Amino acid sequence: MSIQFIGVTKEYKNGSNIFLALNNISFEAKEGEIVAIVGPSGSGKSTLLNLLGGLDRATSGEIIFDGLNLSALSDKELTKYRRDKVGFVFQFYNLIPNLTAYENVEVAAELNKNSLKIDEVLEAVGLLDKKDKFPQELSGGEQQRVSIARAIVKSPKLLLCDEPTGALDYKTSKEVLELIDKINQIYKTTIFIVTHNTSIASMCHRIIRLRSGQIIEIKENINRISPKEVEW
Ligand SMILES: Nc1ncnc2c1ncn2[C@@H]1O[C@H](COP(=O)(O)OP(=O)(O)OP(=O)(O)O)[C@@H](O)[C@H]1O
Repeated sequence: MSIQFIGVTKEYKNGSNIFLALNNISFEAKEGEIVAIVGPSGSGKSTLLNLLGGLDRATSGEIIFDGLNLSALSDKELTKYRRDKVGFVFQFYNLIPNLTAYENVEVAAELNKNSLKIDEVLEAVGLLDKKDKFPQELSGGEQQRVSIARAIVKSPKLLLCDEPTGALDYKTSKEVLELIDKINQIYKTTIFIVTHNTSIASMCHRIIRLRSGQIIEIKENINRISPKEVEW
């Protein structure tokens, strides 16, 4: 399995103005990789992630994931792809406030018949002892762990993280990065991380650098370091 973007363009129309958020980008990533998407604000990072996650559609070009051509899927098929194959983690956790940690993960598990056991996933993210706490009773790092548990409980092939440490302090960020690395190792999940922070890219297998909607560098990171060593 691999992920391929072939000549992908995403336009946003605003009246008669057309804005090219992604301009004819092509790349390939392999199954089981952690891929960093880096670049300045407005360079198209989230747009790329949203297209890969089936949250939005490319204007032209093809996105191939696990043998599926996302551009050719019907809306119904694209929804099924998103539900079965993709987990999302965002900067601001997006947990349901009146549900416990366990229940937040359970909601996601119920949507998929191949879900992992909720306790197993909470154990993997180190939160089994806090499973009955509500989001407001948890720290930012713990809330992000719940959101990671919620994303992986359906055993997705692809985990998409948009600025996963953006709201966290240095120490907690490192813990979350270690967790992302552990998930990659245990579940062999392919992971994309969008980040402003170029240091985070140093723990990734592949780095894609965007500027103004174009890829200016793709690098296989042969000197990849462990998240414990990431410094910024
Ligand atoms: N729905 C939309 N309508 C119009 N323009 C959009 C829309 N979504 C994004 N854009 C524009 O597309 C460009 C790329 O946005 P995108 O969110 O992908 O950038 P980014 O690299 O993720 O930025 P940031 O790091 O600030 O989150 C930006 O200039 C943005 O204003």
